[in-house]
Amino acid sequence: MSTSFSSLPFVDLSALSSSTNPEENHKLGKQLYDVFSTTGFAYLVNTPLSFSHGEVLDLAREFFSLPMATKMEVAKHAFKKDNTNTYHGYFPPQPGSPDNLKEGFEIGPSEPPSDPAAVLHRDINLNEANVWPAESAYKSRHKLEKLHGELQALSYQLLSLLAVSLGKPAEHFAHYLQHSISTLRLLHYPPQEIKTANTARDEQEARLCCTPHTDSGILTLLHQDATGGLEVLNAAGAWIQAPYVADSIVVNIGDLMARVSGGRFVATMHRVKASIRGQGVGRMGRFSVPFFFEPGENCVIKSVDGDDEGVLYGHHVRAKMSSWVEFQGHEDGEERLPGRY
Ligand SMILES: O=C(O)CCC(=O)C(=O)O
Ligand SMILES: [Fe+2]
Repeated sequence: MSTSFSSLPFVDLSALSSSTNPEENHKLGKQLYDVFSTTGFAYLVNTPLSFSHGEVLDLAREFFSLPMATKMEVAKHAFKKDNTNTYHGYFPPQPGSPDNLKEGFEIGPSEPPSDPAAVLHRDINLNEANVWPAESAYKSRHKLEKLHGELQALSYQLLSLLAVSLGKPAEHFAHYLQHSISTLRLLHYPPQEIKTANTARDEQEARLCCTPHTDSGILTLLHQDATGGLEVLNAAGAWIQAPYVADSIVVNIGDLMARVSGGRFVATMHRVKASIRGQGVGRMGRFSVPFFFEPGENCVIKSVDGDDEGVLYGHHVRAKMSSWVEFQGHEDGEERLPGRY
């Protein structure tokens, strides 16, 4: 049951790396259960990742500082018709609604899942290999692959604790790992112009760079920079700021996990306020690195209460995708070039 929280809770993950004590794990699972059934969002601190927070954000800054021509070499098919990658790769900013102004780069697991039952879909191949700029132009491929692997492992550790907190064995969600297609996404929201003076009222009306949404999947782990702007909706309808907290990762529940939990966990609405050109720490715009834990395309996702037929993850994600800006225009046959915005 979502509550009228006024800030996000903290969850200290020290026990994950320092202890195999079942009691400690049980306590941590209970704490995660509590935050996911009230705020649906939390700051994770003392995570077992080998990357510092700064190193993760530097990976995003480095990628987006590449020349546009280099980024477009790995653009998704929707934006460059000669390319065959449909799910992974670069998407450029586009004109239109605030959500379109961001640019992004997405990778899946370093070994494509090679799911024998994968659906060769006409439009989007969820199981495709990653695409990379030429090694001479881009050196951080291996770091990104390693980060993907570590975030996948951390997500599964959290899922195991949640399984126990929901009264199931720790391995209850192990089948989610089979042919998992989890996505690591680098994001850059360029700063926006505000034409009038920056009064309190303008501030309220400041444009969004990411419109209100819930995440569609299981679990999201987000590295955000110090720009600020992330806001989370509480049960009283108030937008609560979720500023950068040093060395923390923001975690939240997606729609599908809310369903898996039998409605015990909440997928909380969130949005991002745009940073203003020339102002403050956000003058370069916002950089963030969300990781979306995703099961395999043919994984059957069921409620822990066992009272539903379940849904195939691939069906779920394809249905959701039609509302994501970076997948729109897939069927219009028109190539989208970054110069057109
Ligand atoms: O960029 C952010 O901080 C939030 C991104 C987000 O909510 C998403 O990609 O689902
Ligand atoms: Fe989100």
